[in-house]
Amino acid sequence: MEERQETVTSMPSVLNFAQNQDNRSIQSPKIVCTPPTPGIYASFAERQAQMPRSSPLTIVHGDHNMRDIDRPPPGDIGGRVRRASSKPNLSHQRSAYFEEAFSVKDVDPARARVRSEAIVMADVKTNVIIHDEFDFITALSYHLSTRYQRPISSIVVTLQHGACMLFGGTFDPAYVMSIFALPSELQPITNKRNAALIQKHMLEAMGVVPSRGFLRFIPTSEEHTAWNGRTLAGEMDDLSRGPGVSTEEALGEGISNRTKPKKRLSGFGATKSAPTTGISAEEPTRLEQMGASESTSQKIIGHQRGDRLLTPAKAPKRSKSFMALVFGGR
Ligand SMILES: O=C(O)c1cc2cc(O)c(O)cc2[nH]1
Repeated sequence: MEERQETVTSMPSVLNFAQNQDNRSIQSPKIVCTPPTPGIYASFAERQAQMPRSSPLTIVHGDHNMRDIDRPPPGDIGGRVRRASSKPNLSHQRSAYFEEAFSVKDVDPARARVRSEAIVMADVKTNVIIHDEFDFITALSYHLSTRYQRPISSIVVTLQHGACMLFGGTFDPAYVMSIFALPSELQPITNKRNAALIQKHMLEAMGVVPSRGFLRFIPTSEEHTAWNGRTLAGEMDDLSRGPGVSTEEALGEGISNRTKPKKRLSGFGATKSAPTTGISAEEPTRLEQMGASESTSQKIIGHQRGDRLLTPAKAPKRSKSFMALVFGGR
């Protein structure tokens, strides 16, 4: 089957919107996509995408009428009908109540700290080609670190760009983002605020309007997230048990670097992980090899080498290097 490659470099409708309130320039989105080839191999989604738009649109699946679409698809500007509510404040009151009722308040400061440093992960997929992917991913990491009030070493961002994406029936620039975090971080009111702020960030970073972005906030409990061979729940249990007894030891499955009295060493590059991965903590990262800006590469390499907190106010004092300790260097 012949593949048609089409590069869309300007999207007037998008670029009109890609203007920041303070008139800062916004990267013009570039998308590369293979539009559906009309013909017998077209999938259901492809055929659906080619259907002429009339309102209301009736989707016929097999012999059955599935449903009428009585509102515009994501990205359609205008025509969005808001339903008047007879009790405007009820849902707000209800979510505020649930947010309060189910918020996790740790009285134990050690547990509170673990929680405040739990990983927040964002998976981004977009049909836009992002040329400065390091800048983009770094900026998004810092944005999320502010939004979720945790060190940059607790943020994970993955980026898949130049993806073929049909978003609301068009191939115009768009993105989807899934954010995984503890349920306490993803309460309704927090999500409302973060949705607006994260989508504003995405508009500034890649020029895609909020109506062409879809966010999913995915609460992931302590039991369902793990790092370095241990769930967050496991780490919390270890804290409750006190120093010296880790989950693996309690289960009789000691991991070699876990046999000593436990001191919390969270952070992806923490030296505890070196024996398991077999990667030297002093090896240059890809960022260094790619010649990323010094500030960025230092920040990221800093935490690869075991510095947990990168925010200047919290950055721990660097300890003497191994070489300095062995050879008495200053
Ligand atoms: O064992 C730890 O230090 C540990 C496990 C774990 C799991 C998790 O999902 C986190 O976000 C942090 C974390 N630390």
